[in-house]
Amino acid sequence: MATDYLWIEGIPFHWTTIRDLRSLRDGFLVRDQDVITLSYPKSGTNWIKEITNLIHTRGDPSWVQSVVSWERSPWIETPEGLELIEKQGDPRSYTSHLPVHLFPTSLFTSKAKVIYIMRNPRDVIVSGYHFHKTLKITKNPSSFEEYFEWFLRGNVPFGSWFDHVGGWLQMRGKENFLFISYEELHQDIRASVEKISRFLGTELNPEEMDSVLQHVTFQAMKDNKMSNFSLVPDIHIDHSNMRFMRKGIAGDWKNQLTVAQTEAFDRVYREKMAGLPPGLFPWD
Ligand SMILES: Nc1ncnc2c1ncn2[C@@H]1O[C@H](COP(=O)(O)O)[C@@H](OP(=O)(O)O)[C@H]1O
Ligand SMILES: CCc1ccc(OS(=O)(=O)O)cc1
Repeated sequence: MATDYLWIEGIPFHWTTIRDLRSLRDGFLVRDQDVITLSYPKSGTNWIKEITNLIHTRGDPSWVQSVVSWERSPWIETPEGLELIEKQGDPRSYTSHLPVHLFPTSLFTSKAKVIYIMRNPRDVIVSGYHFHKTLKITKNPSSFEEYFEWFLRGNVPFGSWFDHVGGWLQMRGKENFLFISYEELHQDIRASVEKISRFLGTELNPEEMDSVLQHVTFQAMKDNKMSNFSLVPDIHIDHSNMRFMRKGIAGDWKNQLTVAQTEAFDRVYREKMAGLPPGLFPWD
């Protein structure tokens, strides 16, 4: 198991992260045709990747069933991911958990399409705890209580949820950014896929739409070894202890957080999110 994070500019990262994030930020050229999935970890990133990949193939599942998800939409912040992105033809598809101030600055003058997925941070904590305790590429929490404290202090991979979401939300209103929530996907997956495909400029016919919907259910992704993380190399994850497609529900935090933790979380949440307008999040 790894013993500590890789710290860059005061933010903890997995040790698979590119050491020189500043060169990535200043040197990587985002193209207008790029489709980028952005998120804070455990927010439904892989769900969005599956949806955008299936929209790209107009519902044909052969790509998502034959290529692992991290090669279909690689992580820009890992050396292996970056290498794959640089070999992709247009339109490129990639993913990132980077906070806004570390993302390649060329994005902000490009027309690249960005989908930022958000999730109730209480559920992000629970999902993150179960995932991060199995990761060999980061510091592992010894208990939920410990992970909860780390999360509130931003001492988890990719830093503070509050800074990440607050930072990227500054881009709201830009026509090449779509902000969507895990809860919205749950509430109405058909309307969500329609919204995403419209945003990407791909009109799907009813059969294509039905096929996308069929392959992005929790069960379909859980059964797809290209999407369920079972093929992540053993050096990254303790597979004996890991279920990436764990529960896939909204509101699991109610089964895990104590009353005291809920109150402590709410105090920090109110303080950190005070500057944002009401009504932005479905969980409020
Ligand atoms: N098709 C789907 N439907 C519902 N939840 C999904 C999903 N695909 C992935 N997830 C959930 O998204 C979370 C992982 O997020 P990310 O992709 O950002 O790492 C996990 O949450 P849980 O741990 O709560 O089950 C996982 O189960
Ligand atoms: C592909 C290996 C992988 C991907 C994502 C991981 O974690 S996180 O989403 O960045 O928290 C870990 C391993």
